Amino acid sequence: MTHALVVNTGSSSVKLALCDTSGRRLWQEQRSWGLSQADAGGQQLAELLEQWLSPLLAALEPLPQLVIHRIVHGGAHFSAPTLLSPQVLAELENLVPLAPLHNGPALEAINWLQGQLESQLQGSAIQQWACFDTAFHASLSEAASTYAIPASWRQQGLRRFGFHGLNHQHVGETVAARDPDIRRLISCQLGAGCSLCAIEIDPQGQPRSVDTTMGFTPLEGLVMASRSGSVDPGLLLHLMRQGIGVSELDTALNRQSGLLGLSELSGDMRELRLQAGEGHRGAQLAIAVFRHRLLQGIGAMAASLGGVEAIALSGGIGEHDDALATELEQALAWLPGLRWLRVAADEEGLMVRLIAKSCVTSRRTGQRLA
Ligand SMILES: Nc1ncnc2c1ncn2[C@@H]1O[C@H](COP(=O)(O)OP(=O)(O)O)[C@@H](O)[C@H]1O
Ligand SMILES: CC(=O)OP(=O)(O)O
Ligand SMILES: [Mg+2]
Repeated sequence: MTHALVVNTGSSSVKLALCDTSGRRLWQEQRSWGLSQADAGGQQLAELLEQWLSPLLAALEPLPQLVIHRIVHGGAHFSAPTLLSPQVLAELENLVPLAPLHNGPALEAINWLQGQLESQLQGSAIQQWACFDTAFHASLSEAASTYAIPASWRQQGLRRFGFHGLNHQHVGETVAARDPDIRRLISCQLGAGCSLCAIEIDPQGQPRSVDTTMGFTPLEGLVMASRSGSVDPGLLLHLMRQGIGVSELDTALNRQSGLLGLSELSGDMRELRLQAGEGHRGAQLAIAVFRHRLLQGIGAMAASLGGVEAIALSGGIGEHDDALATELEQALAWLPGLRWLRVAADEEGLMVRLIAKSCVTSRRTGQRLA
């Protein structure tokens, strides 16, 4: 493997990077889409890929034969980087309803790229790989991954998976390299989707997920751009008794809630900060609920770790919202000796390193890679 095209299809942005085997970026670009485009008429992914990626690919010399995709939900089967085959793609198709803002668009990008690259690289083998957001959380204990629901449901595989694992792992590795004394870390991934991860770092600097706020789907936990985060299941029962349909419920909780639903204005924290400053009640409420839930979650993660030495902020809000960082530091001043760090999200770099490691392992076991 010399270099790889990395595709990160998030709920509000698509990030592309051309990386070498160490994960170093040779080139990168990103575009907003989906949720963030909802007010502007909702650009479809197919249209974005056609307008943006087609000319980019045409200009790349040589064209990469290795493409790595971030897949948010790997379900119970996929906990290691996986070469995409028709059989794997069929299995991933079944997971689309469990991550409706992510898995479907990622599969669309995979199919689109397969077609494009095959026509441009006639006869050459193209490999597309998937790395999973769920994989890092495979280390969750039984207590942390189990819902208190009937045995027959648990036997069907209804459990907590956790997401954003690629970035939480990257944050854990980065913090371990920066400060080898940190053993207990809370990683705050605050972008369009938001989640926390309680991370233990071993003496060799390896991070391990101990707890996390997302669960069976990326809807549980914190308030997000357009996702509700956790709500009382009794509230959903109440709505169902009133006759709400599945797809209406899905749309409301995934696309019309969170910062957007609270503010009735926007799911973008930049806009909300601006409008809250001008006295917009909805924007003020959205920020207050977001912050309240975040503090609650940080408390829960600290309890799962039995103490915490550092909190790392990552993702668009985590990296750039200075007001939030200040508010959190003030609100958690009672936690002694806490270190605050900001870590730039880098799912793409981590994915390349994971695949490079897989290449070495596969060569040992006789499999050939690009
Ligand atoms: N300067 C900023 N202040 C506050 N929020 C910001 C700032 N810059 C970006 N954001 C927030 O980050 C969000 C996007 O985060 P990002 O991590 O890039 O998204 P994704 O989850 O799609 O990867 C935006 O919706 C916006 O709310
Ligand atoms: C899992 C998830 O919510 O991802 P993103 O923040 O990229 O939407
Ligand atoms: Mg992201």
